[in-house]
Amino acid sequence: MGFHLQKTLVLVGLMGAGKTAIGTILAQELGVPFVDSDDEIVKAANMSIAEIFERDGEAFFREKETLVIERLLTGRPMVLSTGGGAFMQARNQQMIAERGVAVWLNADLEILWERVKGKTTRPLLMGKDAKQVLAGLYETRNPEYAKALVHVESQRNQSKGVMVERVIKALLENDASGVTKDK
Ligand SMILES: Nc1ncnc2c1ncn2[C@@H]1O[C@H](COP(=O)(O)OP(=O)(O)OP(=O)(O)O)[C@@H](O)[C@H]1O
Ligand SMILES: O=C(O)C1=C[C@@H](O)[C@@H](O)[C@H](O)C1
Ligand SMILES: [Mg+2]
Repeated sequence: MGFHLQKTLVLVGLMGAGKTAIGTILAQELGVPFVDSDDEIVKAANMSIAEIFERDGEAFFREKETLVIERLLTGRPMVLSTGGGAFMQARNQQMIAERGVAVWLNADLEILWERVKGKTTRPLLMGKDAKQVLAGLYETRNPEYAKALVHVESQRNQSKGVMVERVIKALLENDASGVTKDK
């Protein structure tokens, strides 16, 4: 069964929400390319995100992130997974709303923590109080993510495949998503 996308689907949400993991499968199911803005920055800089934060600082990373998202939104429709902080910037939100469709992958704090704890790839969660930091981001960022057009919440013990099916269902149910199923 084929699908048609009018605009790029931009996955937003906190670290561990599944933007990369779900986005990869979603793109395969929809038959469009998948790009992850974090990966694009890493490739261009030839450094890990942790190294970029360490050497050049978060503000530098955010500038690159905006440029990558801007570039990718001008191409043909795809699934674009963003870094967890990308949707916090008004400029990025505006660009995404104008040229793409924002999809918020949400999950409760405990699920997110289970997925990200012990990993060393996310510089914002590298301190001893990582769970408190994540809880703080959960409080401050959720009102911003909630501005996305489409919302899908992860359920505990649900496979990635089922989550992808739920995302597709939510997109098809929302005419403004620009996603349709071929007849
Ligand atoms: N629905 C799901 N069911 C089971 N595991 C999941 C699900 N979604 C994500 N995961 C797992 O959780 C981990 C974190 O997910 P992922 O890296 O996709 O998050 P992210 O939203 O891209 O985070 P970041 O903002 O840091 O890039 C991965 O190991 C992934 O396989
Ligand atoms: O939530 C965030 O601010 C971040 C999430 C990751 O995807 C990376 O973009 C980086 O680690 C920052
Ligand atoms: Mg990711």
